[in-house]
Amino acid sequence: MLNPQLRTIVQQMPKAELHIHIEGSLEPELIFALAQRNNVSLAYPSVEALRAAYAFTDLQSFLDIYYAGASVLLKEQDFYDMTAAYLQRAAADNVRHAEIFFDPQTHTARGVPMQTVIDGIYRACQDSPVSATLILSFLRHLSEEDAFATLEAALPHRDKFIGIGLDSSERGNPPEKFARVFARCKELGFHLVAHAGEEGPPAYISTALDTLQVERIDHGVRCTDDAALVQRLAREQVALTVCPLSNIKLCVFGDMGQHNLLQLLDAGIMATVNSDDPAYFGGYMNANFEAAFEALPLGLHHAQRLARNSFAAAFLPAAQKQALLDEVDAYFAAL
Ligand SMILES: Nc1ncnc2[nH]cnc12
Ligand SMILES: [Zn+2]
Repeated sequence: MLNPQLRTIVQQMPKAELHIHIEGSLEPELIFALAQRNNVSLAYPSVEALRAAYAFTDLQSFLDIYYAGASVLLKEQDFYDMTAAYLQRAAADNVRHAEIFFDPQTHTARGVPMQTVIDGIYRACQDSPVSATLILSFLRHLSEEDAFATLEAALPHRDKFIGIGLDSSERGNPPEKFARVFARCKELGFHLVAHAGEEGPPAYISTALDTLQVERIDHGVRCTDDAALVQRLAREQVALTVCPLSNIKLCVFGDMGQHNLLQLLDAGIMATVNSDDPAYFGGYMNANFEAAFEALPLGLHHAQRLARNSFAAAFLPAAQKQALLDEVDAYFAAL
C-alpha cells in the first residue's frame, strides 16, 4: 500500500512528461466518436470490446492495435481534439511541460497531408496552458528512404517541432538503419532521441548514442543487462525516459515489483517517469508514478529526484528550465 501522504506528494509535485506518443493518448471513447464523425468502420463493435482487446503480449501485439486505432484520425480537428484531450489530462496531473511524439508516417501513408497532422497537434499545444513541444518520430519498421521523404515533407513546418525520434518495432530494426537521416537532422539543428533497449538489446542503446548521437534514450530499461553500459549512462548522465505501466503491459517485466526503476536511480542514472501510450497502458503520468511508488521501495527523495530529472532532461531554454527546477525544490522544501 502506498502511503497516502506520499501518494499526494507525487500527484501534486510539478513534473514534465518527456515520452508520450500523442496517438497513444487516443481513448477508446474518442476512437469511436471520431470513427462516427469520419465514417470510418472499426473492427470492434463497441468501446468495451475495443478496450477488452488491450491485452498485449509484446510490443508488436500492441503496435498492431495502436496503428488501427489511429486510422480514425483524418481531419485537422481530429488531431486537435486528441491533443487537447491529452493536455487536459496532463494538466490535471500537474504536468508543467510535455514533449510530445507524433508519428506522421502513420497518417501520411493513409493519405492524410503532413500539414493536417502538424497543424492540428500544434494548434492544440498553442491553446493549452501546459508548455508543450513536439518531436517528430520516424517509424523504424519502414525504410530510411521513407524517413528521408517524411523529413522533407515536414521541413516546411520545421518551426512547429523541436526534435526527431525513432519508434515502432525495435527488434530487427537497429538504430544504425537510420544513421544518415539522423545525421541530416542533427545538421538541421533538431534535438535527437530514440527508443532503444525497450525490447531490444543493450547494444541498441550504445548505437543510438554513438551512431545516431541522440541526447536521450526512450525506455532504455534493458541497459541493466550490461553493467558497463549502466556505468556509462550514469557517468554521462544520459536521461532515460522510463515508462513503468507500458513496460508491464508489454511484458518487459513480469510485474511492477520486478521493474528496475529503483535500480536505475540507485546506479546514478538520470531516469524519468512517463506514460508512453496512456490510453492503452492503464494511465497517465500520475498513474505511472503511483504504480511505481506502490510496488517499489521508492521514497520522498526519489520523488524529488524524478521531478528534478524530468525538467533537467527537458529540451527547454535554460531560464525556463531553471525556474521549473526551482519550483520543484520549493515544493519539496515546503513539505
Ligand atoms: N512503446 C513504444 N515502443 C515503440 N514504439 C512505440 N510507438 C508507440 N508506443 C511505442
Ligand atoms: Zn514510446
